[in-house]
Amino acid sequence: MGSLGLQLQEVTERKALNAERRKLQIQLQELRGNIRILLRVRPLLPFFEEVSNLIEAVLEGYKVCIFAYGQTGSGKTYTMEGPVAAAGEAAELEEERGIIPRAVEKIFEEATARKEMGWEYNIQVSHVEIYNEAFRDLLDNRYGFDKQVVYNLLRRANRARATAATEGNERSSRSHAIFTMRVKGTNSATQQECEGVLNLVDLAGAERYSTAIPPQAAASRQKETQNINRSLCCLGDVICALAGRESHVPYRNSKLTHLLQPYLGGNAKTLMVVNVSPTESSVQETVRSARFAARVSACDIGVAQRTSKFAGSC
Ligand SMILES: Nc1ncnc2c1ncn2[C@@H]1O[C@H](COP(=O)(O)OP(=O)(O)OP(=O)(O)O)[C@@H](O)[C@H]1O
Repeated sequence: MGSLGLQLQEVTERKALNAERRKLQIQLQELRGNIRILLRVRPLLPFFEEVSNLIEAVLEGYKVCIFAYGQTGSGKTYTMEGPVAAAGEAAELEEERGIIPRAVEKIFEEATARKEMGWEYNIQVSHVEIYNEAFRDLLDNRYGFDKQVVYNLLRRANRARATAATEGNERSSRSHAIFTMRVKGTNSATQQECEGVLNLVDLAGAERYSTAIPPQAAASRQKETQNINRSLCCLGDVICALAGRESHVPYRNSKLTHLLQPYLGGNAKTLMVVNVSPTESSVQETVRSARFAARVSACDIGVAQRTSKFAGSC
């Protein structure tokens, strides 16, 4: 047989093999039936465990500050709050809840558990945003709080927050939002008192100026963007000054750093969650965020002290 004949035979055999494979695949599918189930187990995420330990520290009288940092659309609000639930979706989204609702739950759980040891806690909540360098209260009351009330207040605060569509996020937060829980504990049996504070900060996302904004909105959006970028820059300057152990730390250069002064300069436990976007076009911003994170992690701000009236564990 010539080489042409051999090639023809190979092609015929390959075709027959493919036809046989396809026939077996069809038989296998028929054996499996028309409804098939794929079980997908997500990897175990230790994320909230880290946060959980910090939240316990609040009840022991420590100041704790957790930031979400990253470019616009990278998932900061998702990290802090979780997905926005449509009506009837709450149960399905339970697993996806963000740090704020989980933290609220954890604080109330721990406070209840510590009752056995004689502890009573008074919990105060505030939620403010810094929009264009001005404070705005996202809650308009200060009632005595239980968990349900806090959840409702959070929902209301989220709706009140300044948002706009950006190139990276159709519902972009245009402000820094700071959710604070002040937890004051008294133990009548041991005469101990302690006061812890938890700050959960959803920073506005750094963004480059966009030409895609309609002209009527351009001026106000540019002002927002300038204020966001400037205040994030001030946060960077404060971190730099702390890292370099400089004698002057420029806390007063922005409302954000001024407000967070007690939580940045030592005496507090701080966690920064750096969010990055999965898109290739975001690489530059991702590198910038990673550099910022490296600068923050290089800061040695000393050992946090708890606020407690008497020595001994709260
Ligand atoms: N882990 C995630 N899983 C699924 N969707 C996510 C996740 N993180 C973010 N998203 C989605 O990506 C979009 C942008 O997220 P998000 O609003 O949290 O970004 P952001 O960093 O807060 O942005 P901005 O600074 O503009 O406010 C949203 O639609 C959000 O639901």
